[in-house]
Amino acid sequence: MSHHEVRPAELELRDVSRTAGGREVLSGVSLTAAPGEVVGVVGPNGAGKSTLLRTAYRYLRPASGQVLVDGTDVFRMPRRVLARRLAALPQELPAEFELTAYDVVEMGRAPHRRGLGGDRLGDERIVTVSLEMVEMAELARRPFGQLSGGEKQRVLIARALAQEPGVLILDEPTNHLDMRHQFDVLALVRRLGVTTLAALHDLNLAARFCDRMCVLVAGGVAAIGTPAEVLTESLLSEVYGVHAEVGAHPRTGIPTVFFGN
Ligand SMILES: Nc1ncnc2c1ncn2[C@@H]1O[C@H](COP(=O)(O)OP(=O)(O)OP(=O)(O)O)[C@@H](O)[C@H]1O
Repeated sequence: MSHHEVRPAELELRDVSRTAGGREVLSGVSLTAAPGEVVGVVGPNGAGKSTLLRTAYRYLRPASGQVLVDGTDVFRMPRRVLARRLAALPQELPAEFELTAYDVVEMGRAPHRRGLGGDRLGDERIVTVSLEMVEMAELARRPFGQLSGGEKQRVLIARALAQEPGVLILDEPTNHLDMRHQFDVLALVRRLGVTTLAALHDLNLAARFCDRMCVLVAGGVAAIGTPAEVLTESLLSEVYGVHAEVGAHPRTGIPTVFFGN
């Protein structure tokens, strides 16, 4: 289906804690994503979702605990070796004003390049296919800085895909995306079969695309399980302080939140 080589890895966060500004923002979070599993991280603003993801892609070092990819501590892996197994979509859009969309996606091939030359044609094909996957091939030559928020987001997703990772860490991947692209990007991630940890705010999208959802509250795991296990009216009321009904989607039967406030 895709031209991407996918060898999904196991991602394990083991008792991860992290302090910021003199406060514990993650306290003993443990979470394992099996190879090929899509795990959504949800929870209120400030719960620690981005902090958790940043430790998972080795941008932040946990105060204690470990992040393991296929059983190896990411802090013991050379950066380049990790970049061949794990790719991330950070929350902030970088300002790459000089580079074209194509150039940005090509950066994803850097960890795979060996010495001079390398497999240029193979790299070009993967970059092109990655752009096609997010429907950005037509805008490949446009300067990244001139793209709309949603177009930039899709280019950065393509860059992560071009890395051919075993694990994808996505911090609010549907940010800036319209309804159809939100759906398409998550459907693409599902189809690829890459182990995925994604912070999502939209509970209905999370329920539709995640195997399991992890609910973070004040830096700790409040609940973890399948969408049906996690999305209950009492949890929504406790965690978000909203009154909402949970029903089943009329066609798919997937749990769906109806806000009632
Ligand atoms: N460098 C820092 N210094 C002080 N506090 C910080 C720092 N970084 C993060 N925090 C705090 O840690 C908590 C968790 O932040 P984080 O960005 O991980 O939350 P989040 O769940 O991703 O939130 P959102 O849904 O709003 O994106 C917040 O209360 C935030 O203010």
